[in-house]
Amino acid sequence: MPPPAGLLPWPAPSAARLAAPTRTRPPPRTRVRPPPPPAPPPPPPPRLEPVVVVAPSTTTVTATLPPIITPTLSPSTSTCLECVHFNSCSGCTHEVDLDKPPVLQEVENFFKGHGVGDFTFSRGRLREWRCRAKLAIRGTPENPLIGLYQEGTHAVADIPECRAHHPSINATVKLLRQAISELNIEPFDEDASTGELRYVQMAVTTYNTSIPVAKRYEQGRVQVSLVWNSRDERSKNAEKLSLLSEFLWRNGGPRSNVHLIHSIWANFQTSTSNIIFGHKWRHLIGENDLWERYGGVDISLDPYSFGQANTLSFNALLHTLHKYVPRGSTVVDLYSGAGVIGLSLAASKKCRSVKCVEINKLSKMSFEKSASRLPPNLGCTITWHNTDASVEPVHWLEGSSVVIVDPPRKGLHPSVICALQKVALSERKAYKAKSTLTKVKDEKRPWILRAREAAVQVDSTPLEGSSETWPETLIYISCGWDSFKKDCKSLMSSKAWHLQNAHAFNFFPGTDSIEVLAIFKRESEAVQKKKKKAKKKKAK
Ligand SMILES: C[S@@+](CC[C@H](N)C(=O)[O-])C[C@H]1O[C@@H](n2cnc3c(N)ncnc32)[C@H](O)[C@@H]1O
Repeated sequence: MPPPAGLLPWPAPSAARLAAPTRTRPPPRTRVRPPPPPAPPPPPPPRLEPVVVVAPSTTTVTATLPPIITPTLSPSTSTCLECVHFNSCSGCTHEVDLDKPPVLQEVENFFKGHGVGDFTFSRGRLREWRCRAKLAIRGTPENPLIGLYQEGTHAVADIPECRAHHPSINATVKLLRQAISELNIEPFDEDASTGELRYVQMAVTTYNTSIPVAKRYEQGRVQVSLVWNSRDERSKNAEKLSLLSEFLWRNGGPRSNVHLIHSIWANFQTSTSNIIFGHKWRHLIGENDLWERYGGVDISLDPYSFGQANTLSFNALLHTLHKYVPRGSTVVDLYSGAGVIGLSLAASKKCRSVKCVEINKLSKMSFEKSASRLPPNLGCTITWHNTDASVEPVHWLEGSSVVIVDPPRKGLHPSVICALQKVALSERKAYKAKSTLTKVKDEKRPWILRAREAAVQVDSTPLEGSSETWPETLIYISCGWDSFKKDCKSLMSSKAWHLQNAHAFNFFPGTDSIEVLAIFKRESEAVQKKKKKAKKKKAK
C-alpha cells in the first residue's frame, strides 16, 4: 500500500527527504480486531503496567550501566488497546495481545532455525509508550484536526486520546487545539498550500533528577516543534507564531499549574512536497537542550536529530547490547544519529575507541553537547563523522573490533553488506594490502577527507590509526524485520558471519513491528576449515 502522502508515518521516509531523519511509526499491516468479548474487559489502570525504568540518574556519567528496575507487575494488566480511535487512525493495527506482536512467532522460529538458543523477547510498556510523535494539523481554527492520516488518504484522523502517546503528548495536543481556536490560527490546507500551522513534533523528556525515579516517566515534559508555513520568522504571519508560542508557554510552561512543556521551537517550511520539516529552525522559549538518560549517559537531543520513540524499550535494548561488547573493544557505530549508542559504550569504560558515523549533519551539535557531559579520563577516543556510511564503508570498518549497525527500516545498503562480507571472508593479507591502498588514495577521496575534517573528537588520546584490526563482532539493531531477514541471509550466505545471539523488543505495541538486536561473530578461517573438515568426515 502506498504511503499516505504528506505525513510521514507509514512507512519511514528516506533520510534524504527529511530534515531530521527519524525512525517513524511502523507500516500498517492487516488490521486485527479482537473477537467480541463475552464481557467487557475491565479498563486497565493506565499507570499500573509493568514499566522498565532506568535507575537514578545524575548529571554526572557513571562508569557502569545503571541497573534496570522492573516494578512488580500488576495482576490486572490488560493486553488490549482499548482505544477509541482504532477504527479511524492508522497508527495501530492490532487491538489485542499487545504483548505479542503477530510477527513474534516468525521471529522466534527464524532465530531458532539459525541455532540461536538464547532468544528473548521484552514486552515493555504496552500503552503510553510513544515519547515522540509527528502529527499533521488540518481542519479549521474552530475545529482543528491534530493526528495521523487515515489509511491511504490525506484525511487527518484527530487522535486526542491516543493510547500509544505519552500522556504529556495528549495533554499538550489538547492545549494546542485550544490555542489554535482561541488565536484563530489557520491549519494548513494541502490543496491550496495555505494556512499557518502544518505539523507539530512532540518529544518527551523524562529527565528530571529533582523528582523520584518512579515518577519521572509519568511527569515527562514536551519539547514542542511547530512547523510554520512561512519562509522564516520575518514573514507577515510571524506575529501569530509568537502569540501561539506565548499561549502554550503561559498555559503549559513552568508558571502554569500543569508544567507540561519543556520548550518550544519553530521550524519554517513552505514546500509543497510531503517533506515535514524545512531547513530553518528557531528556538523560541524554554530550555534550549532536551536531555534524556540513555544507556547510563546524559544525551541531548535537538529537535532535528533522530530520537527513539520508545524511550523505555530503547534503554532495555541498550542494557542488553552492552553485554556483547568485549572489554577493550574498538567500536564503529554506523548510522549513529547523535551517537547515543557509541557514547553510552564509551562511558562504560569498556572501549578503547568509539567512532560514530552519521549522514545527518545536524546531529553533530547533539553529539557535542552529550559528549561534553561525559566524565573525564575515560581512556577512550570518541569521534563523530558526518558522512554517508554506504560510501566506502570499508574505510569505517578498518581498525574496529566491533561494528554496530542501526540502519533505517529499509536495512543496510548493499555496499555495507558487501564490505562486511569481504572483511570477514578475505585473507587478512589481502585486506592489509587494501588498507595501504586506501591510505595512498585518501587525497583523491574528498568525501573521506571531508568526513575526517568535520569529525568531532572527544578525549585527548590521539586517534587510533591501526589498520590491523577488522571487526570480529557485528551488532545489528533493526526496526524492519523484512529487511533484517534479507540482510541476515546475505551476511550468512557467504559463511562470513555466524549468528550467535538475538533478542527482540516490543518497541511498537499495537503494531506488527518489532525491534531486533542480533549479534554476529566473524567466522575465522581456521574455524571455517575445521567445520569443513568435520563435515567431510561426517559425510564419509
Ligand atoms: C534508526 S536511526 C538510529 C540512530 C541511532 N542509532 C539512535 O538510536 O539514536 C538511523 C540513523 O541512520 C542515519 N542514516 C540514514 N542513512 C544513512 C547513511 N547512508 N549513512 C549514515 N547514516 C545514515 C539516519 O539519519 C538516522 O540517524
